[in-house]
Amino acid sequence: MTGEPLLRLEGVERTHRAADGGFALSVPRLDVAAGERVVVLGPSGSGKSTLLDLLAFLAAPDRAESFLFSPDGHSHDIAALWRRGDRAALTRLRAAHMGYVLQTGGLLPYLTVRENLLLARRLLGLEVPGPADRLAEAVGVADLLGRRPAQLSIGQRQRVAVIRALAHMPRMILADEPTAALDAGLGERVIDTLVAVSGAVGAALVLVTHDEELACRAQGRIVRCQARRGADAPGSVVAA
Ligand SMILES: Nc1ncnc2c1ncn2[C@@H]1O[C@H](COP(=O)(O)OP(=O)(O)OP(=O)(O)O)[C@@H](O)[C@H]1O
Repeated sequence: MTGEPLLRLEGVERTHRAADGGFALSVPRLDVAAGERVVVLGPSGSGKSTLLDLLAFLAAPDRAESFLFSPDGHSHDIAALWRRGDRAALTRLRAAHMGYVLQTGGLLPYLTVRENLLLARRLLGLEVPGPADRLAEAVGVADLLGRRPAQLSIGQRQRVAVIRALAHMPRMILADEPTAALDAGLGERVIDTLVAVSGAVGAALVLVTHDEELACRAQGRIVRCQARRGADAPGSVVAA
């Protein structure tokens, strides 16, 4: 092992330029330890999705003193990969070690639940089914594996989306407002599922929400996106 946290950001910034001055997100320092639960909290427009895109290597930082990802005993220099424009390496790291739970669920409509669960494993060349059946059992959707997403309730779809993000046993799960489309009761169940299942497989969880109650329920370390003081253009600072 490297002794490094799973993810380390220091002096990382990303700016959205726009005619009205745009927006700048600044991350002075953010570490995510292996298996740790982190909740990113902030109001609408405070930069939560911008932060998640940075953490998922989907968007390039404009500045990064240090940006390291250590999922496999090696420390990968994400800032250097972006500088070199090595998107293939960034995509490989993301596919192998990260699971992403989208607001909308993001299931492919023409595949069965089972095929949706197996897709990431197949794309990575891993043997199937792997833990997919066990995960489906754990969240109560084992009876629904032969159905297509349209034949599920929204809550069932969200539970499938959560375990789909885990079926290739990633080291880190990123979840962007995974309860946005759900009523309060279902939202709580999705959070409970995310916490339980990521805990069971030992994956770190980074959960983004604007909802303080759901943030408390997840019982993670709170990281806030908060407005920068005295700055000339709008922006946020990420503060643990
Ligand atoms: N491509 C872009 N170009 C210009 N500005 C952008 C772009 N994407 C986002 N922004 C701005 O950056 C700021 C942060 O957006 P972001 O989506 O990260 O916030 P958020 O906290 O996730 O919001 P929400 O909770 O509403 O999803 C907003 O002011 C937004 O208008």
